Amino acid sequence: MAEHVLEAEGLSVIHRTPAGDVTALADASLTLSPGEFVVLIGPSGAGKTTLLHVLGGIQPPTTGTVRVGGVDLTTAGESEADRIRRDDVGFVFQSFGLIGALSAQENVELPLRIQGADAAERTERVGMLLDRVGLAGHASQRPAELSGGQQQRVGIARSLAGRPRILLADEPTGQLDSTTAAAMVELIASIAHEDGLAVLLTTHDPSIVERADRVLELHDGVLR
Ligand SMILES: Nc1ncnc2c1ncn2[C@@H]1O[C@H](COP(=O)(O)OP(=O)(O)OP(=O)(O)O)[C@@H](O)[C@H]1O
Repeated sequence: MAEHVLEAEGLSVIHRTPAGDVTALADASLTLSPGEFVVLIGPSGAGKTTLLHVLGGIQPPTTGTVRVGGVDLTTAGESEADRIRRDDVGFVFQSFGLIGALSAQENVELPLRIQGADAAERTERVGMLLDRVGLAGHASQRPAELSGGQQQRVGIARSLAGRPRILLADEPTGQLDSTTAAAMVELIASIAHEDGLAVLLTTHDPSIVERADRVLELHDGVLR
């Protein structure tokens, strides 16, 4: 196995707007290794969400390359890029990104269905994850019937369901009280260390920054 599960080199994102160019990301390079829990900090507008979207293949960079498991996402064919997004990358979106018509259980199950996992495996994995995010008793509720913090925890469970190699989590505890936030970070960090999952997580919470194996800082699109 490659030493790094993710390698990004020279990433920039420039938005051309009527008011002029906006540089969201400027020549950012980083690597993630299996089992690492890395925290990304920086002020609002620094480019954190942009960086996560580019690393996950959701947004193309203006320049630069992203390699996941040695495959360059920026030049891979559609089907190879789809496979990487489906199998290798888990995402926790700031806006949760849950499907409103599906129950909590069905939302968490979705990545496993897309991967073609059998029913017994889906039931076991979804049950374990809902239990570990403290929502075993809410499995049949739809997002609109859950609090913001509960929806966020469904999003965390879903991001881990498909056993990704990389987890990209955009302020995954922003809606949670400090005790629940700490428990969710423990869950993510323990899965990272047990399963060799590489985690890159953005936060404004100093107690989460303390838990990191490594801290990266973004300022005005520049990574340090
Ligand atoms: N489509 C766009 N057009 C123009 N500018 C954009 C666009 N998307 C993002 N930006 C700009 O890019 C910069 C980086 O935004 P980004 O959302 O990545 O920041 P962030 O660090 O995640 O902020 P926050 O902590 O508030 O979520 C900001 O200055 C933002 O205004």
